[in-house]
Amino acid sequence: MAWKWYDSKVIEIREMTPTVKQFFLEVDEVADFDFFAGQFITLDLPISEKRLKRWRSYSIANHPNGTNIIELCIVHLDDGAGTTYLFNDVVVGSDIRFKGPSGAFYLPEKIDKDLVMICTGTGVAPFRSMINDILVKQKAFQSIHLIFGARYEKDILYREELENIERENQNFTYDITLSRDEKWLGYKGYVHQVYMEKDYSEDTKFYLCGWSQMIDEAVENLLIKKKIDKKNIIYELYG
Ligand SMILES: Cc1cc2nc3c(=O)[nH]c(=O)nc-3n(C[C@H](O)[C@H](O)[C@H](O)COP(=O)(O)OP(=O)(O)OC[C@H]3O[C@@H](n4cnc5c(N)ncnc54)[C@H](O)[C@@H]3O)c2cc1C
Repeated sequence: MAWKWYDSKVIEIREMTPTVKQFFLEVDEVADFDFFAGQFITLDLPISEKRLKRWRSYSIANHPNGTNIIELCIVHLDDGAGTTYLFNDVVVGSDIRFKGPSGAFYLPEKIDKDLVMICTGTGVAPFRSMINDILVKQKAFQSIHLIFGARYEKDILYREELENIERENQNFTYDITLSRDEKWLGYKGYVHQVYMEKDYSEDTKFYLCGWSQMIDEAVENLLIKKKIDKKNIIYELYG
């Protein structure tokens, strides 16, 4: 899908956790903003005179649904210029210019392999889009194992929705692992131990999304320790 520049208006902002917000953008002059589930858009924020320094990319967290509404799921970084602008200055009614949809981080039309989706924090956004897209289009899939990592229970994103999906779909497994929550009864630690202890079929596709520390370690583990062919490791690097 070819990208282009669009104008949009923020129509809703929801607090998901103390540091993460959902931003809903309504795209001007478009009835149906189409994209592949997993793609991202790039916002042009008024935070610098220099064009390239103003651009911040965000995965589209909703699935393509025939509307002109885009949902983003964004974590605020204390020292981050873009997210501080989004969290402090953007309100319902603000105008946001963006380009997109962009990126090649999406699933093939026919899903004929087991999928493992590994993410931390807002890295869950493209997977939430992909999973809902599969379910809404009633696409056949073999198995999906979603592994979500965060620090504390309060940081879990889209938990209720994903737990419901797990309850209703026996070939979808959802594991949460928390690195700092002493009281958590599930997996404790980073995402890596979760996929490392599982046995997956030989041609399983591993999709990773998040920041470089997690992605670098996961790619190394999958390639070297788990001997996964590199063509089966696909990732979206946030920075
Ligand atoms: C394709 C793509 C999709 C993205 N999708 C999302 C998304 O859906 N949600 C989202 O919240 N972000 C997403 N990001 C990250 C986003 O583009 C910005 O980098 C992020 O919001 C920080 O912008 P900032 O201007 O606040 O920080 P900046 O002023 O740009 O500085 C941030 C600095 O901190 C580093 N950094 C940023 N985030 C983290 C982190 N969590 N942990 C450790 N270091 C970090 C960056 O590498 C950079 O050095 C995506 C990035 C890409 C490339």
